[in-house]
Amino acid sequence: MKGVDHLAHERNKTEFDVDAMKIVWAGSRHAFELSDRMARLVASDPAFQKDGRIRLGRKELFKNTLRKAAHAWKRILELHLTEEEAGWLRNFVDEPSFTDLHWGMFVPAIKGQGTDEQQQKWLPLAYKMQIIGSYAQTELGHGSNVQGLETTATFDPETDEFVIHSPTLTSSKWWPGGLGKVSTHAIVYARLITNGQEHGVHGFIVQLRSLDDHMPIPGITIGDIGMKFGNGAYNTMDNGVLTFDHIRIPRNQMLMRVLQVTREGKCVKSNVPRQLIYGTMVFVRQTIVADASTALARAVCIATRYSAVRRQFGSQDGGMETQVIDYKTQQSRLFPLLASAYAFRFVGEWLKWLYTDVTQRLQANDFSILPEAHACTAGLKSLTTTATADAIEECRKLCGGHGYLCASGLPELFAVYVPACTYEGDNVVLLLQVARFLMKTVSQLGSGKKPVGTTAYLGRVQDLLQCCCDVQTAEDWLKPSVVLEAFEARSARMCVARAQNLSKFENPEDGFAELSADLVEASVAHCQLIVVSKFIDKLQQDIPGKGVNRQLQNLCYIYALNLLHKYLGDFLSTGCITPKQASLANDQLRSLYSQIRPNAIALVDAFNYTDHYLGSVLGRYDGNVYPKLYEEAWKDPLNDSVVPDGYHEYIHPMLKQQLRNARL
Ligand SMILES: CCCCCCCC/C=C\CCCCCCCCCCCCCCCC(=O)SCCNC(=O)CCNC(=O)[C@H](O)C(C)(C)COP(=O)(O)OP(=O)(O)OC[C@H]1O[C@@H](n2cnc3c(N)ncnc32)[C@H](O)[C@@H]1OP(=O)(O)O
Ligand SMILES: Cc1cc2nc3c(=O)[nH]c(=O)nc-3n(C[C@H](O)[C@H](O)[C@H](O)COP(=O)(O)OP(=O)(O)OC[C@H]3O[C@@H](n4cnc5c(N)ncnc54)[C@H](O)[C@@H]3O)c2cc1C
Repeated sequence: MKGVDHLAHERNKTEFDVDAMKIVWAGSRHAFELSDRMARLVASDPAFQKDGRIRLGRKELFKNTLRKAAHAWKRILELHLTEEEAGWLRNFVDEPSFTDLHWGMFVPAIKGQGTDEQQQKWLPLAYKMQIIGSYAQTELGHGSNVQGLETTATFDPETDEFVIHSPTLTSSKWWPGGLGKVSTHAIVYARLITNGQEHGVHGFIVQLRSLDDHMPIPGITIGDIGMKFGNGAYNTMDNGVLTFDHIRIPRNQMLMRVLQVTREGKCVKSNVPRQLIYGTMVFVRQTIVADASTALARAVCIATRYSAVRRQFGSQDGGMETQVIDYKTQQSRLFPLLASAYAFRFVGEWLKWLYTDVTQRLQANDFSILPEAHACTAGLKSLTTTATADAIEECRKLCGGHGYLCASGLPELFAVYVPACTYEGDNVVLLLQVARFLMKTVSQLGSGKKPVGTTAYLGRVQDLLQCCCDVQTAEDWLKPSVVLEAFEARSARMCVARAQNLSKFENPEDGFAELSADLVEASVAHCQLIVVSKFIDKLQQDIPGKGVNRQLQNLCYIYALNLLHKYLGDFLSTGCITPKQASLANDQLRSLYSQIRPNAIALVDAFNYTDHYLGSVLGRYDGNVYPKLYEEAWKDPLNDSVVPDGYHEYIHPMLKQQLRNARL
């Protein structure tokens, strides 16, 4: 049987309506139609082809990205694409570029932190791309610790200007995307100083380059920070270095929604909390969660299709060998990743809803939900990006040797994805923020403050500390209430245990530092509970399509029971389940793998990824892996000549030398 026939055969086994699942995956029929249209538009446009990208040198690669960005912008204008359509287009073009920072951070920072007047002045320029912006927060010496930034913005009342300055080497801005070679402007984060007093870190709109000849403004030193991990990958982005030598900007270029500086240099606080300065990060963390499911689904799609094409062992009589997807070990590694892709999709959808809700409340001056929004975006960003980066690498291994070839698409996907664990907040630093939120919530339980939202379960902590799971058969693990209670009890017990340990310290900050590794574990448990509970919520919705809900149920339980198996120590040590019940969960997990098996190919087809977007010979829709892999090898520049460059200088003399030695 050929690879092509394998996948056709697999698709015949499907037990559910794939088209209906495509709509569930996309979020709505509208989203499906729109994303499908944009995927095809990009795939059919030769200007967006990405073959051979990994072989380009840095300069060529970067120029190629500039060309694609300019072409994308032209198409956006020609076709009058909406912001939503442009977002999908950017996704399928699949090339990190300065436009991400312009649209993803520069524009949102002005929207979130600028006054109405500032928005009126700057947004039209940014929307038309008459200026291109970057987000310059991180410095050579400080990234996670935003309050530790060193760049200064000193108000000069004589001229009504701020003087932006980099006082030390470590205060050089370092990392901002789009800054190195493209941006004309940036939101620069700096310590505000007026009348000799410091007022914390704030954002300032600073012009960096001339709009006429692109030369840096005098007093500004600017460039790219150098090659990053992997070929192609994130090297399409010009992450930059920037220093200021007493650069002057008008007073009205400080983003003043949170704090105003008057003509006299007086600081006047608005009713908006200081944390809104961090609002752009909350927005981007939310988009990163949605992107995690996209990247994970891509790796899983490649590994699943290839696992159905690939055969090893098991042929007794010269017949066909076993498809590797039929090995239980392959299933136990692959199917939880498939389930995670769906789980992250749904939690991403929910987080988008939460973010929209928070934005509306903020506009109505209701800031009560801000800590919850911060904890959810920080925690879920950390959980989903860590899991996705690990999963891409696991998918590479699931594809054996061929997974290591760039033609599999997995090395580049890993290289481009893995910095998501660091940017927009290091994942451990973000989990520590969640831990603070959880410990605060637990400490307030005694005062009668009822936890709400994702921590509402902590309001039932007494019950959860005592509850005993009543699973008696493997099938009992297929009840949403049973699974939910096990995850709630585990998380509640871990939080309470950490809070009790913290209370033994005289100084809570010393305790927090000492117990930080344990606290991070409690944060992970809490975030996993959120993902499980949002998946269960999704199952309660009326989902049309033959067999679709059944598949989602199977995936949901695979996601939850695999976590239970992986983190068994937590579940057993907090006493919410017994070893016997854990063993039953594992039995159920194996049964679920068997149920998912005939549907696996259709479940990845439901992602609706084009071959262009997947960029993988192993993940081709038609399964025609071997002929294409063979063809691809011959495209390598090393194969341009039969005898390689360097033969006459190095190989030939060596061979002759050996010959002489042999004669001696
Ligand atoms: C070629 C193709 C072209 C195609 C072109 C197409 C055109 C396209 C058109 C349209 C498309 C649209 C595209 C959109 C694209 C979007 C994609 C975006 C991708 C972006 C890629 C990302 C790049 C990465 C960018 C960055 O990394 S920016 C830098 C990020 N930095 C960090 O994250 C730093 C991490 N540190 C912190 O966040 C904080 O300092 C801290 C660690 C959280 C807190 O530190 P600290 O303890 O010092 O806290 P304090 O400052 O003292 O504050 C304490 C209290 O504040 C609370 N807190 C903290 N943070 C927040 C917050 N964010 N929100 C609310 N509250 C917060 C904290 O809990 C404390 O509260 P308390 O009650 O305990 O006091
Ligand atoms: C590809 C990429 C693109 C980026 N784009 C931008 C951009 O556009 N704009 C921008 O401003 N920045 C950008 N950044 C910077 C990014 O936001 C920071 O790198 C990130 O916030 C992490 O900070 P750091 O590098 O200072 O790490 P560090 O904080 O130095 O982390 C180093 C180690 O210390 C640990 N650590 C740090 N603090 C603590 C703590 N309190 N407790 C326990 N452990 C701790 C971390 O877990 C980590 O293991 C980008 C970074 C990358 C990699």
